[in-house]
Amino acid sequence: MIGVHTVEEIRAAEDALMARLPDGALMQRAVAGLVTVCAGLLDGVYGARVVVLAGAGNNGGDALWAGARLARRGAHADAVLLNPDKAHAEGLAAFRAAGGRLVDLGAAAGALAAADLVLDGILGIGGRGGLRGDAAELAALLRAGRTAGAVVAVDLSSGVDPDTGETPGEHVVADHTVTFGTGKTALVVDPAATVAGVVHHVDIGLGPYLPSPELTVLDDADVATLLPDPGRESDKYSRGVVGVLAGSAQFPGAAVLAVGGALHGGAGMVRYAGPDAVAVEVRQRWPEAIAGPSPDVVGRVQAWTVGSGLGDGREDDVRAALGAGLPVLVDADGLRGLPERFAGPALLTPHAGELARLLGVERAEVEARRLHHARAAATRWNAVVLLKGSTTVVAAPDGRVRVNPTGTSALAAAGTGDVLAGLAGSLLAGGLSPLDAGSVAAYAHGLAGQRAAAGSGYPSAADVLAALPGVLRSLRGVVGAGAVHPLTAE
Ligand SMILES: NC(=O)C1=CN([C@@H]2O[C@H](COP(=O)(O)OP(=O)(O)OC[C@H]3O[C@@H](n4cnc5c(N)ncnc54)[C@H](OP(=O)(O)O)[C@@H]3O)[C@@H](O)[C@H]2O)[C@@H](O)CC1
Ligand SMILES: [K+]
Repeated sequence: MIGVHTVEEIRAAEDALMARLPDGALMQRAVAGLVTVCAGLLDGVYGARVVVLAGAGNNGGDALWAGARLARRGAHADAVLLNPDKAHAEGLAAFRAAGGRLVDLGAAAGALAAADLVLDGILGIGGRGGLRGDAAELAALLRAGRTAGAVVAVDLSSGVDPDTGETPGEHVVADHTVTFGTGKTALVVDPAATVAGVVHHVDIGLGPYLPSPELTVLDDADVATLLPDPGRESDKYSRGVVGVLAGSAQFPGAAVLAVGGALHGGAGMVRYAGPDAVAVEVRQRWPEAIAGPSPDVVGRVQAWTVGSGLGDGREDDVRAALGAGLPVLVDADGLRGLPERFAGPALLTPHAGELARLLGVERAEVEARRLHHARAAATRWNAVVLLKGSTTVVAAPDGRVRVNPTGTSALAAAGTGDVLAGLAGSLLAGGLSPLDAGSVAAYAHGLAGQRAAAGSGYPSAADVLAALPGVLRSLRGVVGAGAVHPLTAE
């Protein structure tokens, strides 16, 4: 699991750790990690052309120290100082002593064009708002591809907002980011995450001084641990029965895909509620599904998945499913029938357009501030909100957030959301909390998208669905291979 911390938490941890270390030791740890990554990216350090962009703070200090170390190993290092009077004194002295040259802003474009590697040390966690003045011009040059070299952001891309993942103005677009101590929201939440490139974490010893993180990124082992354990003694009821209220004459495929997602998610049984004509299609594809015309009569379930491809005119059914006092997943058309606030466990799965409609804001506004709006909706409806799209964010009303790391553009295809809804509903029925169900479903769904894309390039929702059982088997295997976990008892 990767934990993400706020600037305030990082500063407090740095202060506590620095009090126990000699002056400058922490920066040297950061620089050592930074230099290792840079050296690995270069085709030999000796003779490589490195350009350091250094702002006035410690971020610029990191970059100058790294430039100095690379220069000592034979690199041609140039530095552009954004604020020469306030440049990091020790870093600058080390850079010059190592043979590094200062380049004025007028010559910066030429140096960037010839660079093999550009170190972006303009701003780190002390940055607020987009880049201004000369810094903005340099970032624009990089963004326009005016260097052939790899752009390596120090700690984070200069100009992005560390704590929100927003890009309020001009910013650096990096190929790699070398980040120190812990994760930052800007490295995992879009739009900023996209401009981080490949993220390399450098441990500088902050761990013991950091609080438990509110925002996390799960990995395979976390997901394997969270997946419901079918267990030897389980029967179809103990594995959970999920009700699926989805699909319509216009969108029968949504019902087929949601029921498929639910069956693959480990539910012992799926009860489908919908019109006969759709139920026939569902049962042709999934003979094991039970079908009935409405939530009231289809039989007992442990959780409901409501809304995918439902169309209009099913408001009574939506009310019945949402009012049953069971855990619910609400997707797509179901989102138009939300209660004032949820009293029980609820997971909402809007995309940006749907969330924009719910909150009465523009879609672009949601895209620009994904974390903010997901959190706002979670608080407003007292529900976990899984905001789909680039870097899916799962926000709980208690403030916890999980950001999904497995997303892929391969999932941008009609019907993949229906599969996700069925899968997450199935996990709810299996006993997972909405936060766990949403984040585990997003993770497995993303992996299924990647696996399907590896097979067919542009996978359909049916391809993603077909990849799910293999993905879930592999994930369970992650724990099976370990020593101590209940799943290994199977
Ligand atoms: N603490 C430690 O031991 C360690 C810290 N480490 C490193 O330190 C970094 C944090 O350093 P930091 O706190 O000095 O802040 P930093 O990000 O360099 O920027 C501050 C400067 O930027 C300026 N500025 C602000 N916004 C701006 C804008 N939009 N456009 C233009 N300028 C803007 C602001 O000027 P001001 O607005 O105040 O006049 C100020 O001069 C951290 O990310 C990591 O890399 C590591 O070495 C590990 C050990
Ligand atoms: K930076």
